[in-house]
Amino acid sequence: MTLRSESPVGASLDQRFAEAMGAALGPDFPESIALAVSGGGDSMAMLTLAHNWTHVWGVRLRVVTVDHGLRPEAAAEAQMVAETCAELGWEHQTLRWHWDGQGNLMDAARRARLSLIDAWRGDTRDVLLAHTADDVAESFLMRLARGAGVEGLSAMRPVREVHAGQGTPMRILRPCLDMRRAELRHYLRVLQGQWVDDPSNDDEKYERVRARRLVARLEAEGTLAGADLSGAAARMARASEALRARAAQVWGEIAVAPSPQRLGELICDQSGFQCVERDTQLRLLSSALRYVSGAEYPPREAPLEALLDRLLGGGGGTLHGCEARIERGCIAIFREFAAVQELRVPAVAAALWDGRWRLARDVPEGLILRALGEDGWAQRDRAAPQPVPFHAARSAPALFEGARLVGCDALQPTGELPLFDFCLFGHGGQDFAAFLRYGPASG
Ligand SMILES: Nc1ncnc2c1ncn2[C@@H]1O[C@H](COP(=O)(O)OP(=O)(O)OP(=O)(O)O)[C@@H](O)[C@H]1O
Repeated sequence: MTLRSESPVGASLDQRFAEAMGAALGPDFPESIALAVSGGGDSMAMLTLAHNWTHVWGVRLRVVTVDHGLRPEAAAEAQMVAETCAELGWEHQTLRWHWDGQGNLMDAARRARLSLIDAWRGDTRDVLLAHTADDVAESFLMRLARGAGVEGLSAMRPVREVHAGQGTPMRILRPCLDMRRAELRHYLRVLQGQWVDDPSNDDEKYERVRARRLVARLEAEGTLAGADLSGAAARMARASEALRARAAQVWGEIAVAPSPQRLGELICDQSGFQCVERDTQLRLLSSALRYVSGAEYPPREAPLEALLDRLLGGGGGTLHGCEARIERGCIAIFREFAAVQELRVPAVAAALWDGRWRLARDVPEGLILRALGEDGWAQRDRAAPQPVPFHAARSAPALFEGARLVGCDALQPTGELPLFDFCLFGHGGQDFAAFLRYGPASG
């Protein structure tokens, strides 16, 4: 069954959707793509658009709904999506999540959604989300209110690769990014499609809802067109990309190659860094902090500027779970001890510590993985040369049997087999070019 709309709006949305998919996928269409559909208007419209599009391209749709277990109606909404999929002839799966009460609920729900979908998708690489131009405009206003810079104000990207697990990376596609929410609702109405309005979309306790109302008011007054904000965000994304390219070039010139004992840190030439224009310095510092901490988001602008000023003045400081300081003519950025001090992981095969260090060797049972710390440092072989200074070594991963230090790469002589691999699942590749490729916060 193909759902047809004679409405000019609907027709042009089908065309825009096909163009967005063509641009994202290139010439090689996959056998299947996944769609994250909540049952809300945006994602139900995306489902309909994708359904119509597959009739031309023969791609199989796999639809997933996450029931966060937060609202009693969520099960019925997932059922509505399942029924629509059954009518259209597509596979549908509901995944369930239970909040452990940790962290910010909205943020935890979004992260959980992505990791559940990643675990569910199997060999399907591409996952479609129904973010719209309105979402971009709202995010722009919210970030502006927080004093974000070029990176933070950048629009979400239509294609983003996510290294969330150990399998093939998932690709998030956002084919509705240039569509307005009202257009999508109109499209569904014309086609008599179903959707449910989540009551939290009207709850002003959420910043996004307040931003949405503000955009609507400014649009109604004629002060602003919502598209202007998403256009500005798109221009910021282009500026950010130019800055990234410049930062990558500069990094290639000033980076100091890491010794095997200092993997996971970033070190560059201080005088080379000082000669670079400030925007590039900020971009380099921001990307470096994300690389070293593994943080999903870049640091905020104001503390970033303050840290840069301290570094340029010859001092250092901590930010975003990292410490930056001057070391013999270099700037070193390494993990802040306080950020990893409490992390303890049983040293089983391939155990992951701090989301980035993976145990690379088989070790006897009963050992614990944790930061070297002051007590571990005190157990080093004092006669051996110390390749890593104490301030950086103490946050490095180490193996302990009770209180006894068993091994730590930061204390190993060069040439010895490392105990740990440095991996950046989640947030980029393993080389400096990849860390510079980190996208904007919204990406
Ligand atoms: N519970 C969910 N299950 C599956 N996918 C979801 C879920 N919640 C959100 N998504 C996906 O993530 C996108 C962005 O999420 P967001 O919460 O911003 O949605 P929204 O603006 O309310 O959109 P919608 O109207 O489709 O719910 C959605 O459009 C949808 O593709």
